[in-house]
Formats: sequence, structure tokens, C-alpha cells
Amino acid sequence: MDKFVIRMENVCAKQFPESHINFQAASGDITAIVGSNGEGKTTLTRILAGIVPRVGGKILIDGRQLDIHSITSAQRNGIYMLQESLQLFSGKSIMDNLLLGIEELIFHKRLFYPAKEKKEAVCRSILKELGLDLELNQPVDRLSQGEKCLLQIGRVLLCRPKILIMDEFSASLTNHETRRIMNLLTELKKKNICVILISHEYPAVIRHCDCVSVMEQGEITESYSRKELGDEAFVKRVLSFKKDFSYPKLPHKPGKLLFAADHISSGNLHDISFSLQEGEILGIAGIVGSGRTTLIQAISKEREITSGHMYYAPVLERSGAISFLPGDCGSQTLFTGKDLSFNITASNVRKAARFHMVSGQKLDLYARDFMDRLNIRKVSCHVPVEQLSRGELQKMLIARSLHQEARLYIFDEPSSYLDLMSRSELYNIYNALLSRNASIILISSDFSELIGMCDRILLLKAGEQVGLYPADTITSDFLYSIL
Ligand SMILES: Nc1ncnc2c1ncn2[C@@H]1O[C@H](COP(=O)(O)OP(=O)(O)OP(=O)(O)O)[C@@H](O)[C@H]1O
Repeated sequence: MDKFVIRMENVCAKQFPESHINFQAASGDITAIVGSNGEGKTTLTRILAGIVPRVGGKILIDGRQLDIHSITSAQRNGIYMLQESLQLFSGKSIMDNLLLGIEELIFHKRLFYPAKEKKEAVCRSILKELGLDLELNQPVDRLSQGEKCLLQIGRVLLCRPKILIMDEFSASLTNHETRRIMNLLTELKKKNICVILISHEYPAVIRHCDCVSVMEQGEITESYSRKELGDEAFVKRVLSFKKDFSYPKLPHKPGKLLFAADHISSGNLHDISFSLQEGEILGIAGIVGSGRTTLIQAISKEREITSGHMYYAPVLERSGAISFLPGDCGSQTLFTGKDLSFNITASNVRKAARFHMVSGQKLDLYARDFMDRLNIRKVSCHVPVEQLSRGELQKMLIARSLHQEARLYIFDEPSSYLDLMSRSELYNIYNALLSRNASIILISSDFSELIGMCDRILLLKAGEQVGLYPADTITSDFLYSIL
């Protein structure tokens, strides 16, 4: 593919009517777009991919104006976008997931379907390129998150993209999986593909990206190129966005026993034993199929155990004493069509009730308070949830969980999609919860987060408990080696 530069000139987005986007990315480079939650990163890339309309401005490749008004028109110009959540055809095979819907494009099908052997050969070759050693007829459901992400990239590669946009693909991947995908993207540079990446993962940006653009309030405010600045100055610039990020874990003394699992089994989970004290954070590390979800369903009494015993302290018996924050922005638990205030306070409406009357004003005040604490920058708490960015949605769900005033919080990948400042704020909230004798069970694919914030870490692999370690005695590398 020939070298090219794609430019957005004075493009305006509906959400930021006062701002103009001026952005450019070159073929053979990985360009990262960084910035806090809600600054317009996703909006920019969605305009480029024809998912949302632009208001004014131009999109050009090497000076030639592109007519992008829909996903199809963007794809016709070679622009493909992988959105935040992984979207595969569940229950279908790897081959189906690679080819469904794009066979015509790949095989230039006219009258006849391509021979099965031809399709298999194409799929095998792309799997090889992706570094995946998988059977073509295997269903995708049991693949790891990293493999699923690679497969989606493979599907796009079959369409021979000029520009590949990836929006926060690493949110629920382990650092190891993220590294694997970044290595693949680095290989794509040799084919002159232009990769545009939205990421809050600064280590990946520092290691692999050639250019970085900073987005604030719907505008690109700064852009840096590794080639122009040199390696050292480039790294320094990127690190300056990271500021003083560290895990603000405060020392605290665990209190009474709050919960214990004694040799429990359920579904694919076998013989798990651990305890949790008041004021403690227990981390759970494990990859897909490790039994993490089954375990939290059992603890939150959504699933029966088949053997063993679970102890709940009396304080956990009251309704609302256990709060569960589901992973992947809890898309199942959103009250769509309702506003932020409703969605935040739905977990504890009684808090604003007096003589069986609920005060809407009071609910709004609670919602506003959480919006300030979690930096959800919206003028009103009556904004519909559909109008939130991914990070803002995650903060809203965290706020809902906190509003429940539970004693045991089960957080599944809570920091996914959060910018660094919001992560720091979340960790301070953990400290505040612990000081009030609440406890946390934290599930995370980010091993450094587990080590940085937890007291102990339970390791699960294929439904078995493979270890329970004090967090300050282990390293991320040790966790990778075991899991
Ligand atoms: N459908 C919509 N209607 C109106 N406003 C929206 C809509 N979708 C998003 N917004 C707002 O537009 C702004 C930019 O959102 P966008 O998703 O582009 O941010 P982002 O930088 O990608 O954030 P994040 O890091 O949280 O994913 C946010 O303030 C968001 O609340």
C-alpha cells in the first residue's frame, strides 16, 4: 500500500458545537489519541468511521476529500473501526466469525459461493498472521478476551483496511494480552496500515506509538511525534500526562470476619476456600474460564453452591448489604431512557424517603454529589444515560454501587475505561470505604492494580484455586507465570 496521510480539517461534532477538530495520522504509524473521560475521543473516531455525522469540516486523504456519511462509505474508503466492547457472533465458529458478512468483499463472489477449501485456506493464513493456533470449527465463546480481540482484528484485516481504528480495546485485557495485540499492530505498520488508537494505557502508548494527540473539550490541543521529538523527549511528554499516578493504598487494620468460603464448589468451580475481614480488599486474579464469574455469583447468592459452606457475618444479612458492580459497563443493568440521577440513586431510593415519601430533590442532590466526587462533568443530573461516554457510564455505575451503602462491595473490572485521574479518585474511595469497615472483593485483569490496592490475592485457574497470597509478596510477572 502506498504511503498516505489522513486529515480532519475543522470538523465539528454535535456534542462540542464551539470546537473544531484538526487531526492527522499517517500510514505506517500508530497514532494514539489520549485525554480524560468525556473529552471527545470516541466522537472523533466515530466521525472518521462514519458512525456519527460530522457537522462541517472536511476529511481528506493526501488532499483528496472523502465523502464519509455512513459506515459503508467509510469502509469503502478503507476506514474500519473496532469499538470498545468485543463483538463476536456467539455460538458460531472461528471461521464464521472471520468471514460472515464479508465473503463477497474478500472473494469477489459473483454467482458461486467460494469453495470450502479456499475459505479455510484464507482463514488459516490470517490466523497464522495473528499468531493464533486455533481450530477453525471451534466456537468462539471459550476464547480468552485477548484471542477474541485478535480475531476481530483478523476479520478487519481480511477487508484490507487502509486505516484501522481501535477504541480502548485493552479495557478488559491483561497487560500481557495488551502487549500481544500491540505487537501485532506494530507488525501492521510494515503493511503501511494507519492505526489510530484510543487508550488510557500509557505504558502501551510509550512503547508502541509513533504519534500522540491530546484531546480536550472536543479539540486536539497538542500532537507529538516520536520521529520529530526523538525517543527520550517523546517519552517524557507522554509521561507528563501520566503525572504522579501511583496506588494510594493506606495502611489499615482489618477488623472482624465478614465472609468465609469453606471448600465451596459450584458449576466449574471446585474446592475454593478463603475468608474476608472487615476493612480488607481481596483481589481475584484469573482469566476467562477461571471461574471468577461463578465465584462472585455464588458470593452474591445468585447461584447455589453444590458443596462446602459459606459464612456471612450478620451485618451482611440486611438487604442491600452486598453491592455488585458488573463488568463491561454493566450494559444489562442500565435503566435506559432514564437520566443520570435515576440511574445513580436507584440502588437506594429509601435514603431519600421520609414517611414513605421519596424526595426527588434529595435524590438529585445525592446524584450531584457523586457526579462531583467522580468527576462526571455534566451540567445537569437529568442528562439521559444514552448521552454518556464509556468512562462516564462506568463512573455512573460505580456511583450507583456506592450509593447503596453496602458492607461488602464486589467490583468486577471497575477501573476499565477510566482515565488516570478518575482511577486515582476511585482508589481514594476504596480507602474511604475501608476506613468505614466496609470490605471489597476486586476482580481485575490489571495485575499491577491488584498488587497496588489489595491486601491478598486469590488466584483462580480453570475453576481451581491455585493460590492465595498477600499482595505485597508477589509481582505481576509471578501472576502471569501462574495464570
Ligand atoms: N449520543 C450523545 N448525545 C449527546 N452527547 C453525547 C452522546 N454521546 C456522548 N456524548 C457526550 O459527548 C462527550 C464526548 O464523548 P466521547 O464518548 O467522545 O468521550 P471520550 O473522550 O471517548 O470519553 P471516554 O474516555 O469516557 O470514553 C461526552 O461529554 C459525552 O457525555
